[in-house]
Amino acid sequence: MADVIIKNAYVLTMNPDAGDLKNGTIVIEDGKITEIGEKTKESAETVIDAKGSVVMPGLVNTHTHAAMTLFRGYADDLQLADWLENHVWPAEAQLTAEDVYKGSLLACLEMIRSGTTSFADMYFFMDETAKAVELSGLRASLSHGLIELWNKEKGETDLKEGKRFVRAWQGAAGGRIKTMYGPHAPNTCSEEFLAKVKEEARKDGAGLHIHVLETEAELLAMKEKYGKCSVHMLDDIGFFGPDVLAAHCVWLSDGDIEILRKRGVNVSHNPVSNMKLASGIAPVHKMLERGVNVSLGTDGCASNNNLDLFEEMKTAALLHKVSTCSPTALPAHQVLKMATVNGAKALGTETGMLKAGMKADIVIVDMKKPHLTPCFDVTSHLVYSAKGSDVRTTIVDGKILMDDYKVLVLDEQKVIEEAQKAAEELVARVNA
Ligand SMILES: CSC[C@H]1O[C@@H](n2cnc3c(O)ncnc32)[C@H](O)[C@@H]1O
Ligand SMILES: [Zn+2]
Repeated sequence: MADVIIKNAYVLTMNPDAGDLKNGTIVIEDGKITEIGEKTKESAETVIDAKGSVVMPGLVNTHTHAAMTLFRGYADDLQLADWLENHVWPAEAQLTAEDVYKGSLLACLEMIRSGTTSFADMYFFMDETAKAVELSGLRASLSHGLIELWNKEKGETDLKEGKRFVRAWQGAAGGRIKTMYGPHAPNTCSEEFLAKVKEEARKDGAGLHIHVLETEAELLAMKEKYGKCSVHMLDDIGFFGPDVLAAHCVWLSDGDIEILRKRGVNVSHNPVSNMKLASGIAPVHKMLERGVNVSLGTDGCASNNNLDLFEEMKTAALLHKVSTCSPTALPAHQVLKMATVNGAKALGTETGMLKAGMKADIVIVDMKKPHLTPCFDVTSHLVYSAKGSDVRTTIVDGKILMDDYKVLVLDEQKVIEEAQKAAEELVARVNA
């Protein structure tokens, strides 16, 4: 007998060989999809009737700082440098491990509720984020953030902790947790340090997660310091490869795009954060046209201010239409692919597509809603009309984390109350 069967579903497989199923069934056994089609096995321990819903791959958030949920709305309407140096970093200096645990749990809850099944994270006290991921049942690629800030000793200490974290958590939570190295950015870490981090990552077989060319200020600072931009500097030290996840990539030249393509770098596009911090518009249509793997991320909740990838998909689609004055830029299917297939490729997980043999990371979206009626085109609705709150069921590794809007893995009220209290106490410490 199967573990879970989802039946009577409109299935958006994201598998180009299969297409959508109008009345599909998905069979899940041992965390994997074992059968998918119009006619399959009928009996399972749990049978989910998905009539009136769309079943799709879980969304993949390829750039966030989960515990920053505690800073939601903390410092709005500022540019990146001012926001980081004068507001966020002073506040983060007061963070405790317990804060990060509570903020990360809140993030996991928000992601489960809005259909995100895996995410890539870079932050501090990462054991706590890993514990939250383990408890919540989500899948994640986690990295301890390394900020050298022209202080070699700090760089060494951060790198040591980064290595300890990589080794301690790689493959934990039944394989749901992967680890990466997280050098913050080319303008906060020196060339020598970045080369060293790359070397350590290579030794450990771990990936690298880094912010790249988020602002024009970074581009100008790099040109002044190195006589070249971040992408050229990173390429010259042999940093790039398919194991690299580069967040933002806003201020790219055509030559930079060619480097990213040639090296197989994975890009995380964060349109809401880039718009809110007024960083600029990433050349996403050009990157996609040239074959760069572009996925979607929210960034942290202090620059977004939520983790809703449905909102991110709509924003991406609209931003690139208006910025190119072309309504055909980033059509709905392409954006959905960024949030699923491309995200899974970036994190190296066997997810992002509903296909036999893939891990069962699946979400069910309730379509019986006023704002989703009528429905002529499911893909259009998921990108332009749906919200994270329309997700009714979330499944990761075959385990049901939320069943018909009820979160099964976390005490929702407790998570919210504890995060609220932690955030209030944290801000009181910052202001003391
Ligand atoms: C080294 S841990 C992560 C570090 O990054 C900060 N951060 C959050 N959002 C951004 C962003 O958009 N650009 C650069 N840095 C960002 C976060 O607050 C942590 O300090
Ligand atoms: Zn970030």
